[in-house]
Amino acid sequence: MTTPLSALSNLLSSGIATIEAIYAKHGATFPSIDEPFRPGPLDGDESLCETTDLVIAAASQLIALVKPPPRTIVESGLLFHLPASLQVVVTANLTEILREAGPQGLHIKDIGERCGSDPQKIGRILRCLATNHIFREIAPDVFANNRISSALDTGKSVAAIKADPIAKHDNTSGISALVGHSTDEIMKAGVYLTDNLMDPKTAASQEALDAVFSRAFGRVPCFEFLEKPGNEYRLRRFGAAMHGVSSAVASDALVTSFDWKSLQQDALVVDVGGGVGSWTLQLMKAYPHLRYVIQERSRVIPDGIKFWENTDLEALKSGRVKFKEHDFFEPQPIKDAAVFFMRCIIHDWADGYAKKILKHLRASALPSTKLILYDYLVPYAASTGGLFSEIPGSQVPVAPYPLLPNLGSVSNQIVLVDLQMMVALNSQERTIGQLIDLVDGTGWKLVSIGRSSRSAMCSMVFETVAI
Ligand SMILES: C[S@@+](CC[C@H](N)C(=O)[O-])C[C@H]1O[C@@H](n2cnc3c(N)ncnc32)[C@H](O)[C@@H]1O
Repeated sequence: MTTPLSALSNLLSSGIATIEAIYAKHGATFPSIDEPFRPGPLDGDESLCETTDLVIAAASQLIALVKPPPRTIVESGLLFHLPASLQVVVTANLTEILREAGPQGLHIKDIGERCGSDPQKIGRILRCLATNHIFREIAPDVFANNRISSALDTGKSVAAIKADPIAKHDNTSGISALVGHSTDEIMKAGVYLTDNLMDPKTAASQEALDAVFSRAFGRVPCFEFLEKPGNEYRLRRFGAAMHGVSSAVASDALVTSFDWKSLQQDALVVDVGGGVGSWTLQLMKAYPHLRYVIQERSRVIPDGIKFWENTDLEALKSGRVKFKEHDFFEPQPIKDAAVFFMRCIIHDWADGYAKKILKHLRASALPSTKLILYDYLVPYAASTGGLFSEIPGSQVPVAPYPLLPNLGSVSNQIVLVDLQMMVALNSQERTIGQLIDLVDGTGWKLVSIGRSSRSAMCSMVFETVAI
């Protein structure tokens, strides 16, 4: 039998050959890590995405296999310096400073001067990152952006950022905002994870007020903290980060996993807790024959109206898209919805609260009403052995030997966001088993799951059952 080492090596070589063949077929070359990041025409290629995942899984498993375990575990314990360094990068505008310096890079004494910090210390931070393939040290003490660091670029000039720092992340990809949010308030809270889990008063709590976040920031839930005077920059950055996540995540699992076309002309889709409506916009573009109501808290609605005025004013004017104030912990006023849709809502709430939201929707549902949740579905690191196979879409392709069933680090984004939710809100992303347990007794039944290799998010479709 092939050893794990050579099986991983085979996966790598066949995967790399496939990737190069796909690029060659399109007359393109694989992007250099030294060039700035730009979305490419092949980014959405299904077969490229699938092969890339296998290569990532094989490469990281190979490292886990060959690296001496004491080195792996000791380095893992030190890895918090990476996000701490990234926070410096984002706060000191280092990506933008190096973009303005151009491909010849900048010496640390100039970087220090331009960002207003100590050149030697900034240099050590950049070297740590360059050693991890984020930035390049192109000559001793001279750094430049590379493909990975440039993904943090807001695209704005340093002068413009300094002139209006609070607006730094407005109208950007949101990646820098997301990294800023994760490495600032969430990382600062995350160091209290053990304290929270080992304290009997907080260990099993489902309250946002008892989340790890509260321990760090003085018994205040994350969202309330962000809305406090003095946190205006953080709040605006959080908004930009969430919008960025929406635009970065491929929406095809949402758009294709349910037969939206089968809904009658003018059928009503309710985007519950829809934010400014960025996901309704995706649906609206694909299915303009439907009507949409975005339900939100009152303070979000003016931003939502501004968003639609800039993106699809006609939809607002014609009434095809409407905003309605609604608290999803109160009874649902809309009784004729074809679909209740929620993206990234249920993951904000621990089971007790999530069940309340689901029950209110069920109480106002017609027998034909569908509930669609668009969220991460946490893949088990173990094989499910055919469990849940009666639900279409529940089975993921079997990972080739000797890869982990969830392809290991390919699933990092999901398991890390799951912990992010625990730290911030005492909430969670869910496995299929946890999702089935969650809806038990709410009057909803999971009937199918839509996936796409281009996005880690899934579309989970529920139908009504007798309560
Ligand atoms: C993570 S965001 C998701 C927004 C949107 N669904 C999206 O995917 O872009 C959670 C949203 O829930 C809204 N929200 C929080 N509590 C709410 C409540 N009790 N009733 C209605 N909306 C609420 C927030 O205002 C926020 O816009």
